[in-house]
Amino acid sequence: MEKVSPTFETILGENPSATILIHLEDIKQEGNIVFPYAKVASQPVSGSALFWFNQFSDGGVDDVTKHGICPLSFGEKWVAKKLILPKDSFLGRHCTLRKNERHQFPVNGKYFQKRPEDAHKSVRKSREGPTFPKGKKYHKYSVISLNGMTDLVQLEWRLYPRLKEIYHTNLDATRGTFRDELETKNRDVLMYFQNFEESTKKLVEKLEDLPHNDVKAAKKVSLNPVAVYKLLSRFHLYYFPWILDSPHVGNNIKLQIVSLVNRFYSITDGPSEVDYEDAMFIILKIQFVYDLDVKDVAAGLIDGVDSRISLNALDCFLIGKLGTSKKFFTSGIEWLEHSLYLTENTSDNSVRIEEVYDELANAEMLHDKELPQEKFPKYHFFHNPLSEIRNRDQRITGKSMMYQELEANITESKNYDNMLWGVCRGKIQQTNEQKSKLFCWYEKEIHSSYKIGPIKAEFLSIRPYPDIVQFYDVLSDRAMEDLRNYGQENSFRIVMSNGEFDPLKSAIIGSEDKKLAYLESARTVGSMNRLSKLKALKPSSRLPFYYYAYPPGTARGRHYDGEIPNVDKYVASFIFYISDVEKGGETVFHRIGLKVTPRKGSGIYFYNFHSSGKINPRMEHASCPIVFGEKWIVARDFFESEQHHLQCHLKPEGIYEIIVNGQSRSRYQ
Ligand SMILES: O=C(O)CCC(=O)C(=O)O
Ligand SMILES: [Fe+2]
Repeated sequence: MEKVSPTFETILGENPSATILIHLEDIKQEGNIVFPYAKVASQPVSGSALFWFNQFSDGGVDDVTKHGICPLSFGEKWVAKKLILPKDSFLGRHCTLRKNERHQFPVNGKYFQKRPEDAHKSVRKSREGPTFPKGKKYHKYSVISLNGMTDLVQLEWRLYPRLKEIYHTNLDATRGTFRDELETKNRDVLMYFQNFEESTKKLVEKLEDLPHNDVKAAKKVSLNPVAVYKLLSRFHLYYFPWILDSPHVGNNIKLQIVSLVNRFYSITDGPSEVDYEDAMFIILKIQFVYDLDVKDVAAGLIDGVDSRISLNALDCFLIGKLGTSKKFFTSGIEWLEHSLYLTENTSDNSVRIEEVYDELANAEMLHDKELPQEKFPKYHFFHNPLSEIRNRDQRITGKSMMYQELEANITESKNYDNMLWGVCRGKIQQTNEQKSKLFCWYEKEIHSSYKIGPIKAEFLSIRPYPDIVQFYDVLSDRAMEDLRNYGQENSFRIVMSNGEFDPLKSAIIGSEDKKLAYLESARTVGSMNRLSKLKALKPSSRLPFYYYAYPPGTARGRHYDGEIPNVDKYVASFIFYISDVEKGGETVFHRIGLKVTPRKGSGIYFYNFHSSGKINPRMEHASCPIVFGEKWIVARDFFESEQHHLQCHLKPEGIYEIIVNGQSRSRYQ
């Protein structure tokens, strides 16, 4: 008999609802029927039968039913098979099933309860519901929408006390074994309460009196990446299964919960599966980029700031599993190991130990299989196959390697991502000598519409000529509020991703200012022009004015503002910070070791090119991930082709220099 690779059951091109297979022969060792996705095999025992459903309740094919037969070295194997087609409609329970639900087997007439701790597995990837929106729209409760998480926090604050009331009222009205049964059926509701309370008690004053009408309080929670992850995980682990598994016949608590939730919330508003993954990846990304100990992050300490929420073994397990599934082995395995640590050494039993062991073993195997042959594989990988080194201390992650390599020769290093993270982490800085040359002054020749009088300016880098300046307090609070409101009303999602899971090349959101726009911008641009002391630097009418809002965990990868292929060049850039950031989110010019703290009301200005048209490599920049809080910027670039007047003052290889009160500083130094 030929070896058969696993396939789905089909008959005349149709996919049967269920299969009954009877073994007509005893065969030892060989000829097993194997379901590799379900990880089960059945040995042919004469007279025994197998029964399985091939489809979900909505007719979709269940991947887990792919199967095949192991080859026989000699002899024959006989089976009898009955395929049940959808038209046979033998499924009496059909009317009680929701879309995409897996059929269950009754045992002696009873259906098994799902283990609450397995709830994380019950929401399938292809479940009905929102898919991750691409392009210009995002759904209401997207993890990187501007207000989505704040709204979701408020929604949960409204739901929680009502859910508690439903639970206790129903339980108090029930007696004896009925009460026990009700309690057992709703263990997950109790776990939900515990999860919510644990992750909320330190964020609000009183759990009994949640400030659900206080947008500011909810916003604060939504700017905490751990709170956001926990919030999304509760929707994923509890609310979604409750809604999708409905109706809960005979279970008054769930019936009332689902009816209440459906009144306030529609599952199509998100958060989607991708949002949930984003929320996990955000934590992993912050931990990786800032080189934090998983143990600290899980205990609620993020780069010296208290997140006020701890992560349990299941959280660490899921974050680690996501990381390794995206081939981010170094951090992923760290998270899995911490999950194992919690499971083994504490009373935390939120995930089963065998499951963690399995996942770790899988991840290590996959790592070794995928490990590139290069001498210094990228930061996703350890340097050596893990099967060779069991001792964690000897694994040497990309992180530790990076400092060895960079310390060897910072200026010559071509590993710019490493350099960038080194600057975000504060491990790489300008030298003391470079810093000692920096200075600040008051720009006097300014007649900005926003501010009259001298403006404080500071060079952030002088090497050998001044190339980045920060102007302080150039926008009034009122102007910034208007800009933020405008950005907010007109925002859409921009995903800046190259499809890889590079931690610094992923999403931010933003908006493009088109019209109003220009009025607001014109004044700001006017102020930029004066500030740059090139009074005639012309803002382009062809270019929009960009707003970017970065929620926690988002970042911007390395780039030059410079070129739009075949069109033009942005000779200079102005970035205004229109919010402070609680933690993280600095603008980094990694090649010169510079990290700029976003200060509300200030702006930075720099030229991207030399006058010869060559890009100035020192001006490559990025944004570190936001850790806590939110970062808002308004950016504006200037087209080179519209600045003819500049050309005649410059030699072909000249530099565009930022001058101080009308005078060149490099000439006088
Ligand atoms: O957000 C930042 O700090 C940098 C933004 C930036 O580089 C840009 O808008 O081009
Ligand atoms: Fe930029």
